[in-house]
Amino acid sequence: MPQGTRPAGKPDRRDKPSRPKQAPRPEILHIENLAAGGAGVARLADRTAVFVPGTAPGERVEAEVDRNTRPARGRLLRVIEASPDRVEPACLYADACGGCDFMHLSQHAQETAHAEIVRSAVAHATGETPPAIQVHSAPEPLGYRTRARLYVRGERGRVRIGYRAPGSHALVATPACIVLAPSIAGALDEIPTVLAGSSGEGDVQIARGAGGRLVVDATWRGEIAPAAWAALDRRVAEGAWAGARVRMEGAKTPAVFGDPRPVLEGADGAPLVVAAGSFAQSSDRGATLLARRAAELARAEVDAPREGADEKANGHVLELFAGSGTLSILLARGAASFVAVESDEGAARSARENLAARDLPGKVVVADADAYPIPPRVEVVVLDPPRAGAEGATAAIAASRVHRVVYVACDPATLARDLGVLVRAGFELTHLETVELFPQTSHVETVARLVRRRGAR
Ligand SMILES: C[S@@+](CC[C@H](N)C(=O)[O-])C[C@H]1O[C@@H](n2cnc3c(N)ncnc32)[C@H](O)[C@@H]1O
Repeated sequence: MPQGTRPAGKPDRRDKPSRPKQAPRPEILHIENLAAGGAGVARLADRTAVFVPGTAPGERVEAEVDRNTRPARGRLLRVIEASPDRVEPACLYADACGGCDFMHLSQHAQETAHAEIVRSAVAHATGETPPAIQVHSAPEPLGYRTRARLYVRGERGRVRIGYRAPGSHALVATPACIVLAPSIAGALDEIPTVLAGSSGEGDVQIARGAGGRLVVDATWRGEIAPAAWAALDRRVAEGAWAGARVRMEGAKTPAVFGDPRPVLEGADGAPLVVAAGSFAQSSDRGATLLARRAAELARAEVDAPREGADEKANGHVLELFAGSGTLSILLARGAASFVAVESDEGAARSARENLAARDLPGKVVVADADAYPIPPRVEVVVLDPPRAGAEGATAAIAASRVHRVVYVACDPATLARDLGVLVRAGFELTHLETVELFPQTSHVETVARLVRRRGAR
């Protein structure tokens, strides 16, 4: 058929008149629940769902509703009837910054909302009622972040630091941030001082490195002033910072000062080295809790672990998406054999270093975990994929003879999708736990344990 023609009578989407834009207008809404992503959900008279950030279930609010977006969005104008779960945000910058989108909720309400988001996603995707969710509270609800990504801008010689405003590139300058651990919070003062005179913008990751001192990993678009390079060098040479790495836009290799690798406190209490620029959990104590739960659930006996039981009885363990080994250092300890798979070479190198520092046996393979063939002797797979989930790995597990799976996830939607595949392949979801790794935010970490049903392979 020649381009541009179509069979007579068949409607062409281009013929459809586009719906006229409606000006946003105020509406009184009743918030029913909190959606993944943190916004409260209300329904308009015609049942259209509206997502209103900054609200709580049960509240009556006035919001400016924009029906032109999909889904419709509401901007909170005022709370008419507040939920008893509403609290005064502990941070002055909470509204403008948006990074802590659950700070208006009590800790209990945050935990309940997280668990409900996970429960409903998993129930929907698996078609089954999930087991009761065990909630692990945050070890520290504030001051917990031992690693953070900040946004820095230099204009007319003045350098400001903070976070990106929600859904935009605008800088929300935050001279203080109460979710940062005291050990890294000083970076909010120090980085603008060091970079003074620079122009442009950068994403800057901060963490603790060797000796508990600050490490800074920056990507910069623009110019860094000569005095700023000298100040960076001096900070590291004088030992105030353990290291820094700066990647200028377009440069092939970064400038490196000292040792820019973050050094976290591992789940066994010993230092855990992370490759600069590689994934690291946001809080040491949260990561410890997570690693302990994952290792506990990976054991053959979970509900009735015997005192002094043979750890090697945990069998042959495969860990996928292993990063620098946050979980590996506990998983390898209890395994007859241990293989970890990670695609980031730097992270894999750190994972090897972390295992070797503990005299733990195990192999770390640099490979795509979503295409990794599961060796036939593997009995347990532990996976902790990025937000996109693990479609390939899930399909491989479903087709394997693996007995049990521990799935660690930071995205309830992709977790639920993958659990649905495993349940349909004959696995039973025996444990579902939320770990409060990101208190004050709508983000939640989940750990799920699945066991292959008898006779399902
Ligand atoms: C959520 S992190 C978890 C890392 C580790 N469990 C931890 O707690 O530090 C996911 C990891 O998967 C790695 N990754 C992403 N895609 C991958 C792939 N296709 N194959 C293997 N690893 C991958 C990332 O580099 C990252 O280290």
